[in-house]
Amino acid sequence: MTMNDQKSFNEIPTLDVAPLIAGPQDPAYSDCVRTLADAAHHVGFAQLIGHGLEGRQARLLDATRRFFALPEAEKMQVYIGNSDNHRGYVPFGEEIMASGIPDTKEAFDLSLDLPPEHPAVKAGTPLLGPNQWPRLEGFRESVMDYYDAVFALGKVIFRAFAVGLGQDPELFLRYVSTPPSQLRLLHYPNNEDAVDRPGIGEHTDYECFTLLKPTAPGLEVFNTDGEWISVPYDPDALVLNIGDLLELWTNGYYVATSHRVRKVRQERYAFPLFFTVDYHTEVAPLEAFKDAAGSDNARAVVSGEHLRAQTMQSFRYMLERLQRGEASLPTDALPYYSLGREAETLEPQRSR
Ligand SMILES: O=C(O)CCC(=O)C(=O)O
Ligand SMILES: [Fe+2]
Repeated sequence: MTMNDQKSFNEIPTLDVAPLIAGPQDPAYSDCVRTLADAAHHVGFAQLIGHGLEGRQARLLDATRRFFALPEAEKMQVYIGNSDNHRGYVPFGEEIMASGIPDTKEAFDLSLDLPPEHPAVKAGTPLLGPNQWPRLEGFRESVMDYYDAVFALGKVIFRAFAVGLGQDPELFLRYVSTPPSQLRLLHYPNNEDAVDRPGIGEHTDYECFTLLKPTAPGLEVFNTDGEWISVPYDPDALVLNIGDLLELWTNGYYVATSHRVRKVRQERYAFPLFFTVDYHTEVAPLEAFKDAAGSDNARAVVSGEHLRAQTMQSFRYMLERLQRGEASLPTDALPYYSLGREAETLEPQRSR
């Protein structure tokens, strides 16, 4: 399998995923898988239409607007630093960029809502456990309804990714039982003075892939010619991109493309679901994608440890726990920010 035959790209392909949702018996399934796999290989990004999530997205946006409009003190009641499993409100300035320039955003982070008595939580698996919920009528229902639906779509996409690699369709889904796949509700407020400040600096996503619903333009992608190109805003599209783990798993065949959010004047919301696999999953290049030299096993990571290590180095409350000796970094973690196409060409700039 050759890794270096990526074409240069100047636009992001659009793909109707209805045949993927319908399943392999759909006459268009195979073509759709091919288009998806080509996009993952050459671009690392695609715009997905035909996903059917529009109604849930509208309810999610309404709930999100109401949450961020709450007084700061109320939002801080569900502060992420209160959580043992990284859930809750992320105020401005909480996320620290390697470059030192703060992102202009606040967030609410959640994932699978597992009760303390769930076996994986009882076993102490990091990043798993309950969400924190604000007292806000209908918020939890609208948010979890979207989470469940976008998670289900993620499974459909993950299966298609395996088929597109010529692998067993269930290859990746075998590792999707209670993954710490995070949904973020991001709010970039209206800011007329936002000149020369990033909304989010350049980065790759840490997980397998991301399904993102933005509410306005701003997202830019780093192409093979080293230029930043805009992802045109399509209100009907979910933006898909490959993350670090799927790049590692395919030894770079699917590429984790660097992206950023342009400085924002206009108020903007964005809802990324970072789809990943169960915490203890070992990720290393698949047999069919290994380098001839055979040095790949050295690059194996435990998926959850990679995610946790990257997160721990970018959230203020986590760094404080590290400093106080209440937490420690995973021992086999890769250095902060070492995967993804841009890592070879650009200086690291930020946390996510
Ligand atoms: O706000 C966006 O559109 C993208 C956000 C993003 O790239 C991220 O949170 O990883
Ligand atoms: Fe991202």
